[in-house]
Amino acid sequence: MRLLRLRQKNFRNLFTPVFAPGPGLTTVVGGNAQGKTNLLEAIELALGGELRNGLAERIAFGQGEAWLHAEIETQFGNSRLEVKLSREGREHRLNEAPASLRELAQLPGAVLLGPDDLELVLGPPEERRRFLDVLLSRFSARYRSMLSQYNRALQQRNAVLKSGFRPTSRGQGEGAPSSTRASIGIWNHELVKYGSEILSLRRRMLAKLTPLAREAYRELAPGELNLELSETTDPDRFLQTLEDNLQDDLQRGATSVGPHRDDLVILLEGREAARFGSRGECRSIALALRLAEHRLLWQHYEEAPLLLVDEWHSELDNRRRGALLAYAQSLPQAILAGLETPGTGAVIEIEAGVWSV
Ligand SMILES: Nc1ncnc2c1ncn2[C@@H]1O[C@H](COP(=O)(O)OP(=O)(O)OP(=O)(O)O)[C@@H](O)[C@H]1O
Repeated sequence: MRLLRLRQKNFRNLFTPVFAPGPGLTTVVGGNAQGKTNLLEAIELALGGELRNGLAERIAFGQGEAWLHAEIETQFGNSRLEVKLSREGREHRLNEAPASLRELAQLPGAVLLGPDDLELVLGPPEERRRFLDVLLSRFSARYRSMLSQYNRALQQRNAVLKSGFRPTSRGQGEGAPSSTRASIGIWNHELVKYGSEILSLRRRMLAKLTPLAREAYRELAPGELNLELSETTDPDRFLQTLEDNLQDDLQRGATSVGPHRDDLVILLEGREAARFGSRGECRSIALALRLAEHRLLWQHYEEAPLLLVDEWHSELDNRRRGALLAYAQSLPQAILAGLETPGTGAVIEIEAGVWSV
Protein backbone atom coordinates (compact mmCIF):
# COMPACT_ATOMS: atom_id res chain seq x y z
CA MET A 1 0.00 0.00 0.00
CA ARG A 2 1.18 3.52 -0.72
CA LEU A 3 0.18 6.93 0.51
CA LEU A 4 0.01 9.19 -2.52
CA ARG A 5 -1.08 12.38 -0.78
CA LEU A 6 -2.17 13.58 2.64
CA ARG A 7 -4.11 16.80 2.90
CA GLN A 8 -4.69 18.36 6.29
CA LYS A 9 -6.27 21.32 8.00
CA ASN A 10 -5.87 22.34 11.63
CA PHE A 11 -4.06 19.19 12.74
CA ARG A 12 -1.90 20.14 15.76
CA ASN A 13 0.92 22.47 14.64
CA LEU A 14 0.95 21.30 10.99
CA PHE A 15 0.76 24.20 8.59
CA THR A 16 1.51 23.01 5.05
CA PRO A 17 -1.75 21.68 3.57
CA VAL A 18 -0.34 18.80 1.48
CA PHE A 19 2.20 16.05 2.16
CA ALA A 20 3.03 13.91 -0.88
CA PRO A 21 5.74 11.32 -0.21
CA GLY A 22 7.14 9.32 -3.11
CA PRO A 23 7.49 5.54 -3.18
CA GLY A 24 10.27 3.86 -1.16
CA LEU A 25 11.93 5.50 1.81
CA THR A 26 11.24 9.09 2.88
CA THR A 27 12.65 10.69 6.01
CA VAL A 28 11.10 13.77 7.62
CA VAL A 29 13.91 15.62 9.33
CA GLY A 30 13.75 18.54 11.74
CA GLY A 31 14.70 19.76 15.19
CA ASN A 32 12.75 19.10 18.37
CA ALA A 33 9.12 20.23 18.50
CA GLN A 34 8.85 21.03 14.76
CA GLY A 35 5.95 18.66 14.02
CA LYS A 36 7.57 15.34 12.97
CA THR A 37 5.52 13.21 15.35
CA ASN A 38 2.40 15.23 14.51
CA LEU A 39 2.82 14.46 10.81
CA LEU A 40 3.21 10.71 11.37
CA GLU A 41 0.27 10.74 13.77
CA ALA A 42 -1.85 12.54 11.15
CA ILE A 43 -1.03 9.87 8.54
CA GLU A 44 -1.78 7.02 10.97
CA LEU A 45 -5.09 8.56 11.97
CA ALA A 46 -6.15 9.33 8.40
CA LEU A 47 -5.61 5.65 7.56
CA GLY A 48 -7.96 4.55 10.36
CA GLY A 49 -5.39 4.07 13.15
CA GLU A 50 -6.29 3.66 16.79
CA LEU A 51 -6.32 6.74 18.99
CA ARG A 52 -3.50 6.43 21.50
CA ASN A 53 -4.57 9.55 23.39
CA GLY A 54 -7.26 12.22 23.38
CA LEU A 55 -8.99 13.59 20.33
CA ALA A 56 -9.42 17.24 21.25
CA GLU A 57 -5.70 17.80 21.71
CA ARG A 58 -5.13 16.97 18.04
CA ILE A 59 -7.10 19.98 16.88
CA ALA A 60 -4.87 23.04 16.38
CA PHE A 61 -5.00 25.45 19.31
CA GLY A 62 -7.91 27.88 18.96
CA GLN A 63 -9.68 25.86 16.22
CA GLY A 64 -12.95 23.89 16.45
CA GLU A 65 -12.23 21.08 13.98
CA ALA A 66 -9.39 19.31 12.22
CA TRP A 67 -9.59 17.48 8.92
CA LEU A 68 -7.39 14.88 7.23
CA HIS A 69 -7.70 13.41 3.75
CA ALA A 70 -5.51 10.60 2.42
CA GLU A 71 -5.29 9.25 -1.12
CA ILE A 72 -3.86 5.76 -1.16
CA GLU A 73 -2.95 3.18 -3.75
CA THR A 74 -3.58 -0.50 -3.00
CA GLN A 75 -3.45 -3.65 -5.12
CA PHE A 76 -7.18 -3.17 -5.73
CA GLY A 77 -6.89 0.44 -6.93
CA ASN A 78 -6.95 3.89 -5.37
CA SER A 79 -9.05 4.95 -2.37
CA ARG A 80 -9.76 8.17 -0.55
CA LEU A 81 -9.98 8.25 3.23
CA GLU A 82 -11.19 11.25 5.14
CA VAL A 83 -11.52 11.96 8.84
CA LYS A 84 -13.04 14.95 10.57
CA LEU A 85 -12.07 15.52 14.21
CA SER A 86 -14.15 17.62 16.54
CA ARG A 87 -14.54 17.77 20.29
CA GLU A 88 -17.55 15.45 19.95
CA GLY A 89 -15.65 12.69 18.16
CA ARG A 90 -14.35 11.64 14.78
CA GLU A 91 -16.14 10.81 11.55
CA HIS A 92 -14.49 8.69 8.89
CA ARG A 93 -15.38 8.51 5.22
CA LEU A 94 -14.10 6.02 2.67
CA ASN A 95 -14.47 7.05 -0.97
CA GLU A 96 -16.91 9.79 0.09
CA ALA A 97 -19.24 7.43 2.03
CA PRO A 98 -19.42 7.36 5.85
CA ALA A 99 -17.29 4.47 7.14
CA SER A 100 -16.80 2.71 10.46
CA LEU A 101 -13.38 1.72 11.79
CA ARG A 102 -14.39 -1.84 10.94
CA GLU A 103 -14.78 -0.94 7.28
CA LEU A 104 -11.45 0.87 7.33
CA ALA A 105 -9.87 -2.29 8.79
CA GLN A 106 -10.39 -3.88 5.36
CA LEU A 107 -7.44 -1.79 4.15
CA PRO A 108 -3.85 -2.53 5.22
CA GLY A 109 -3.47 0.91 6.88
CA ALA A 110 -0.28 1.91 8.67
CA VAL A 111 1.87 0.65 11.52
CA LEU A 112 3.50 3.38 13.60
CA LEU A 113 6.68 2.54 15.51
CA GLY A 114 8.06 4.99 18.02
CA PRO A 115 9.87 5.47 21.30
CA ASP A 116 6.61 5.08 23.27
CA ASP A 117 6.63 1.43 22.22
CA LEU A 118 9.14 0.84 25.02
CA GLU A 119 6.04 0.73 27.24
CA LEU A 120 5.11 -2.53 25.50
CA VAL A 121 8.05 -4.11 27.29
CA LEU A 122 8.51 -2.00 30.43
CA GLY A 123 4.95 -0.75 31.00
CA PRO A 124 2.05 -2.39 32.85
CA PRO A 125 0.22 -5.47 31.42
CA GLU A 126 -2.58 -3.20 30.06
CA GLU A 127 -0.16 -1.95 27.38
CA ARG A 128 0.52 -5.46 26.13
CA ARG A 129 -3.14 -6.51 26.31
CA ARG A 130 -4.06 -3.44 24.31
CA PHE A 131 -1.44 -4.37 21.70
CA LEU A 132 -3.00 -7.85 21.36
CA ASP A 133 -6.58 -6.54 21.42
CA VAL A 134 -6.00 -3.87 18.77
CA LEU A 135 -4.23 -6.31 16.47
CA LEU A 136 -6.76 -9.11 16.89
CA SER A 137 -9.70 -6.74 16.54
CA ARG A 138 -8.34 -5.80 13.13
CA PHE A 139 -8.46 -9.41 11.94
CA SER A 140 -11.49 -10.79 13.66
CA ALA A 141 -15.04 -9.48 14.01
CA ARG A 142 -15.65 -12.48 16.30
CA TYR A 143 -12.88 -11.31 18.63
CA ARG A 144 -14.34 -7.80 18.80
CA SER A 145 -17.75 -9.22 19.64
CA MET A 146 -16.39 -11.68 22.27
CA LEU A 147 -14.42 -8.87 23.88
CA SER A 148 -17.38 -6.53 24.19
CA GLN A 149 -19.63 -9.31 25.58
CA TYR A 150 -16.92 -10.35 28.03
CA ASN A 151 -16.44 -6.76 29.21
CA ARG A 152 -20.16 -6.39 29.77
CA ALA A 153 -20.32 -9.62 31.82
CA LEU A 154 -17.25 -8.52 33.79
CA GLN A 155 -18.85 -5.18 34.66
CA GLN A 156 -21.99 -6.98 35.84
CA ARG A 157 -20.04 -9.46 37.94
CA ASN A 158 -18.00 -6.67 39.52
CA ALA A 159 -21.18 -4.71 40.28
CA VAL A 160 -22.62 -7.77 42.05
CA LEU A 161 -19.34 -8.31 43.93
CA LYS A 162 -19.40 -4.71 45.16
CA SER A 163 -23.04 -4.81 46.21
CA GLY A 164 -22.80 -8.30 47.75
CA PHE A 165 -19.93 -7.77 50.15
CA ARG A 166 -21.04 -7.62 53.76
CA PRO A 167 -18.02 -7.47 56.06
CA THR A 168 -18.32 -9.77 59.07
CA SER A 169 -16.72 -9.05 62.43
CA ARG A 170 -13.58 -10.84 61.12
CA GLY A 171 -13.50 -8.58 58.10
CA GLN A 172 -14.31 -11.48 55.75
CA GLY A 173 -16.99 -11.66 53.06
CA GLU A 174 -18.77 -14.81 54.27
CA GLY A 175 -21.79 -12.65 54.86
CA ALA A 176 -22.54 -12.38 51.12
CA PRO A 177 -26.20 -13.42 50.72
CA SER A 178 -27.02 -16.55 48.75
CA SER A 179 -28.78 -14.45 46.06
CA THR A 180 -25.43 -12.73 45.45
CA ARG A 181 -23.69 -16.08 45.14
CA ALA A 182 -26.35 -17.32 42.72
CA SER A 183 -26.03 -14.33 40.43
CA ILE A 184 -22.23 -14.52 40.59
CA GLY A 185 -22.56 -18.14 39.46
CA ILE A 186 -24.42 -16.95 36.36
CA TRP A 187 -21.80 -14.32 35.56
CA ASN A 188 -19.01 -16.87 36.11
CA HIS A 189 -20.44 -18.96 33.30
CA GLU A 190 -20.74 -15.93 31.01
CA LEU A 191 -17.12 -14.97 31.73
CA VAL A 192 -15.93 -18.50 31.00
CA LYS A 193 -18.01 -18.67 27.79
CA TYR A 194 -16.61 -15.48 26.25
CA GLY A 195 -13.29 -15.40 28.10
CA SER A 196 -12.12 -18.86 27.02
CA GLU A 197 -12.67 -17.97 23.40
CA ILE A 198 -10.84 -14.64 23.79
CA LEU A 199 -7.90 -16.44 25.36
CA SER A 200 -7.76 -19.12 22.70
CA LEU A 201 -7.98 -16.53 19.87
CA ARG A 202 -5.10 -14.66 21.54
CA ARG A 203 -3.13 -17.90 21.76
CA ARG A 204 -3.75 -18.68 18.10
CA MET A 205 -2.60 -15.24 17.02
CA LEU A 206 0.46 -15.47 19.25
CA ALA A 207 1.42 -18.72 17.53
CA LYS A 208 1.69 -16.69 14.30
CA LEU A 209 3.19 -13.55 15.84
CA THR A 210 5.95 -15.24 17.86
CA PRO A 211 8.02 -16.62 14.95
CA LEU A 212 7.76 -13.22 13.20
CA ALA A 213 8.91 -11.40 16.33
CA ARG A 214 11.79 -13.85 16.82
CA GLU A 215 12.86 -13.36 13.23
CA ALA A 216 12.63 -9.56 13.52
CA TYR A 217 14.60 -9.62 16.79
CA ARG A 218 17.33 -11.85 15.30
CA GLU A 219 17.75 -9.32 12.48
CA LEU A 220 18.22 -6.52 15.02
CA ALA A 221 20.32 -8.17 17.70
CA PRO A 222 21.62 -11.50 18.97
CA GLY A 223 19.37 -13.40 21.38
CA GLU A 224 16.33 -15.63 21.44
CA LEU A 225 12.99 -13.90 21.96
CA ASN A 226 9.94 -15.72 23.23
CA LEU A 227 6.34 -14.66 23.87
CA GLU A 228 3.85 -16.38 26.18
CA LEU A 229 0.44 -15.63 27.63
CA SER A 230 -0.03 -15.76 31.38
CA GLU A 231 -3.69 -16.90 31.64
CA THR A 232 -4.92 -20.45 31.09
CA THR A 233 -7.20 -21.21 28.13
CA ASP A 234 -8.73 -24.26 29.85
CA PRO A 235 -12.41 -23.36 30.57
CA ASP A 236 -12.71 -25.81 33.50
CA ARG A 237 -9.64 -24.39 35.22
CA PHE A 238 -10.86 -20.83 34.54
CA LEU A 239 -14.22 -21.61 36.17
CA GLN A 240 -12.56 -23.37 39.09
CA THR A 241 -10.26 -20.39 39.75
CA LEU A 242 -13.21 -17.98 39.60
CA GLU A 243 -14.96 -20.09 42.24
CA ASP A 244 -11.82 -20.55 44.36
CA ASN A 245 -11.13 -16.78 44.36
CA LEU A 246 -14.67 -15.70 45.23
CA GLN A 247 -13.88 -14.66 48.80
CA ASP A 248 -10.99 -12.43 47.67
CA ASP A 249 -13.04 -11.04 44.79
CA LEU A 250 -15.90 -10.15 47.17
CA GLN A 251 -13.49 -8.29 49.39
CA ARG A 252 -11.85 -6.43 46.52
CA GLY A 253 -15.09 -5.84 44.65
CA ALA A 254 -13.29 -6.93 41.45
CA THR A 255 -12.64 -10.10 39.44
CA SER A 256 -9.09 -11.35 39.84
CA VAL A 257 -8.72 -13.79 36.91
CA GLY A 258 -9.58 -13.86 33.21
CA PRO A 259 -8.54 -12.23 29.94
CA HIS A 260 -8.66 -8.77 31.55
CA ARG A 261 -5.76 -9.89 33.76
CA ASP A 262 -3.85 -11.67 31.01
CA ASP A 263 -0.31 -10.59 30.23
CA LEU A 264 2.01 -11.10 27.30
CA VAL A 265 5.14 -12.45 28.94
CA ILE A 266 8.24 -11.39 27.02
CA LEU A 267 11.30 -13.55 27.48
CA LEU A 268 14.80 -12.89 26.15
CA GLU A 269 17.08 -15.91 26.41
CA GLY A 270 14.46 -17.44 28.69
CA ARG A 271 14.46 -14.55 31.18
CA GLU A 272 11.80 -11.88 31.65
CA ALA A 273 12.95 -8.97 29.50
CA ALA A 274 11.48 -6.18 31.62
CA ARG A 275 13.44 -7.36 34.67
CA PHE A 276 16.72 -8.47 33.16
CA GLY A 277 17.08 -6.80 29.75
CA SER A 278 19.16 -3.67 29.13
CA ARG A 279 17.29 -0.59 27.93
CA GLY A 280 18.69 -1.07 24.43
CA GLU A 281 17.53 -4.69 24.44
CA CYS A 282 14.05 -3.65 25.61
CA ARG A 283 13.91 -1.01 22.86
CA SER A 284 14.93 -3.68 20.31
CA ILE A 285 12.23 -6.04 21.61
CA ALA A 286 9.61 -3.29 21.30
CA LEU A 287 10.79 -2.67 17.74
CA ALA A 288 10.67 -6.41 16.99
CA LEU A 289 7.08 -6.62 18.29
CA ARG A 290 5.96 -3.76 16.05
CA LEU A 291 7.84 -5.16 13.05
CA ALA A 292 6.17 -8.52 13.73
CA GLU A 293 2.80 -6.71 13.76
CA HIS A 294 3.70 -5.17 10.40
CA ARG A 295 4.67 -8.58 8.96
CA LEU A 296 1.54 -10.25 10.31
CA LEU A 297 -0.69 -7.58 8.75
CA TRP A 298 1.27 -7.94 5.53
CA GLN A 299 0.53 -11.70 5.50
CA HIS A 300 -3.12 -11.05 6.29
CA TYR A 301 -3.74 -8.39 3.63
CA GLU A 302 -1.23 -9.87 1.16
CA GLU A 303 0.10 -6.33 0.88
CA ALA A 304 2.50 -4.38 3.11
CA PRO A 305 0.92 -1.71 5.33
CA LEU A 306 2.63 1.67 5.29
CA LEU A 307 5.50 1.67 7.80
CA LEU A 308 5.89 4.84 9.88
CA VAL A 309 8.89 5.13 12.22
CA ASP A 310 9.19 8.03 14.65
CA GLU A 311 12.65 8.86 16.08
CA TRP A 312 14.06 6.12 13.91
CA HIS A 313 17.59 6.54 15.31
CA SER A 314 16.66 6.77 18.98
CA GLU A 315 18.50 4.43 21.35
CA LEU A 316 19.63 2.16 18.54
CA ASP A 317 23.24 1.26 17.79
CA ASN A 318 24.56 1.02 14.22
CA ARG A 319 23.67 -2.65 13.78
CA ARG A 320 20.08 -2.09 14.91
CA ARG A 321 19.70 1.07 12.81
CA GLY A 322 21.07 -0.82 9.78
CA ALA A 323 18.57 -3.66 10.26
CA LEU A 324 15.64 -1.27 10.66
CA LEU A 325 16.67 0.67 7.55
CA ALA A 326 17.14 -2.51 5.53
CA TYR A 327 13.58 -3.56 6.39
CA ALA A 328 12.14 -0.10 5.67
CA GLN A 329 13.94 0.02 2.33
CA SER A 330 12.58 -3.35 1.29
CA LEU A 331 8.98 -2.02 1.45
CA PRO A 332 6.93 -0.27 -1.24
CA GLN A 333 6.84 2.74 1.09
CA ALA A 334 8.13 3.72 4.52
CA ILE A 335 8.23 7.13 6.20
CA LEU A 336 10.75 7.81 8.94
CA ALA A 337 11.05 10.87 11.14
CA GLY A 338 13.97 12.04 13.23
CA LEU A 339 16.66 14.56 14.03
CA GLU A 340 19.00 13.09 11.42
CA THR A 341 18.77 11.52 7.97
CA PRO A 342 19.72 7.89 7.43
CA GLY A 343 21.81 8.97 4.42
CA THR A 344 19.55 7.17 1.96
CA GLY A 345 16.12 7.77 0.39
CA ALA A 346 14.25 11.06 0.04
CA VAL A 347 14.46 13.77 2.72
CA ILE A 348 11.77 16.31 3.62
CA GLU A 349 12.72 19.02 6.08
CA ILE A 350 10.17 20.31 8.54
CA GLU A 351 10.26 23.48 10.61
CA ALA A 352 7.41 24.85 12.75
CA GLY A 353 4.91 22.59 10.97
CA VAL A 354 6.03 23.74 7.51
CA TRP A 355 7.70 21.53 4.89
CA SER A 356 8.38 21.98 1.21
CA VAL A 357 6.03 20.29 -1.24
N1 LIG B 1 -3.25 20.99 19.21
C1 LIG B 1 -2.11 21.62 18.92
N2 LIG B 1 -2.13 22.80 18.26
C2 LIG B 1 -0.98 23.44 17.94
N3 LIG B 1 0.25 22.97 18.26
C3 LIG B 1 0.31 21.80 18.91
C4 LIG B 1 -0.85 21.06 19.27
N4 LIG B 1 -0.47 19.93 19.90
C5 LIG B 1 0.87 19.96 19.95
N5 LIG B 1 1.37 21.07 19.36
C6 LIG B 1 2.76 21.49 19.20
O1 LIG B 1 3.38 20.75 18.18
C7 LIG B 1 4.78 20.90 18.37
C8 LIG B 1 5.50 19.80 17.68
O2 LIG B 1 5.26 18.56 18.26
P1 LIG B 1 5.86 17.17 17.71
O3 LIG B 1 5.66 16.20 18.82
O4 LIG B 1 5.33 16.81 16.40
O5 LIG B 1 7.41 17.53 17.57
P2 LIG B 1 8.61 16.67 17.00
O6 LIG B 1 9.13 17.36 15.78
O7 LIG B 1 8.23 15.24 16.86
O8 LIG B 1 9.67 16.89 18.17
P3 LIG B 1 10.66 15.95 19.00
O9 LIG B 1 11.86 15.76 18.14
O10 LIG B 1 10.97 16.86 20.16
O11 LIG B 1 9.95 14.72 19.37
C9 LIG B 1 4.98 21.04 19.86
O12 LIG B 1 5.72 22.23 20.10
C10 LIG B 1 3.59 21.19 20.43
O13 LIG B 1 3.47 22.26 21.34
